[in-house]
Amino acid sequence: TGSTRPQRILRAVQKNSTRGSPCSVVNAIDDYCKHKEWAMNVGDEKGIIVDDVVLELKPITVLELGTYCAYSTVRIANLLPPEAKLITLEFNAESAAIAREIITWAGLEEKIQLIIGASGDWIPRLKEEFGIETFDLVFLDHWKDRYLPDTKLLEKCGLLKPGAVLLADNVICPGTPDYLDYVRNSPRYKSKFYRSHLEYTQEEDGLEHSVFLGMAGRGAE
Ligand SMILES: O=C(NC/C=C/[C@H]1O[C@@H](n2ccc(=O)cc2)[C@H](O)[C@@H]1O)c1cc([N+](=O)[O-])cc(O)c1O
Ligand SMILES: [Mg+2]
Repeated sequence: TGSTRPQRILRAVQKNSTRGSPCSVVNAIDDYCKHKEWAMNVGDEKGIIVDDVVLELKPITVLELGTYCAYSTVRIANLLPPEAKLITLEFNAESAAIAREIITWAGLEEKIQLIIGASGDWIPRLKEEFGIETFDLVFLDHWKDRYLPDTKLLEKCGLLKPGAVLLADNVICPGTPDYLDYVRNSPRYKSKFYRSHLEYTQEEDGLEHSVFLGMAGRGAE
């Protein structure tokens, strides 16, 4: 019974990063996944685009769908204003346990609420159970066939206000065609594509940045 990939990533973090230093945690994971073992983190190349979006938007409430090993969780939370909060949903209990360790190692447990469960079950409960009004930023990086249904669910639950940003990973590889079609053609969104590469590879990939304009689709004229 060998170790799992998330366990090996945690070990690399504990070995090659400094407690309380989110940057060193991010660098340790990138080094491990670049030189030792690929893993589905958003990675350093797309990560710079994520950083720029966060620094520009200065979101106060962030939702991440798909924690995995908390690479993007730590990367994003590290750049948030002091009073900001990030909620991250993880379906797999083993990944969540590793993610929790990495979040704590990075010293970001105050900013991050990790919830174990399915996005479809939890999104309708966030207002009630966590006193969330709306999200300023949603980072989609979970199962690719859930991006579209979860976006529609966020709309239906009134969790997006005009100006909210959806930032979606992997819109080219593995690809999220139904989601892309929706955000690029719906009057409810102003969408743009940030071309990049699949983490730690030369494969084409990119992030879709979609600004919610409101349900009437009028939003900012
Ligand atoms: O498949 C990919 N991501 C799926 C991620 C899924 C993660 O989201 C969680 N979740 C959390 C909540 C849910 O409701 C459902 C799942 C799952 O438990 C898992 O931890 C992927 C694949 C490649 N790739 O090159 O093949 C590259 C990437 O960057 C990727 O993100
Ligand atoms: Mg991804």
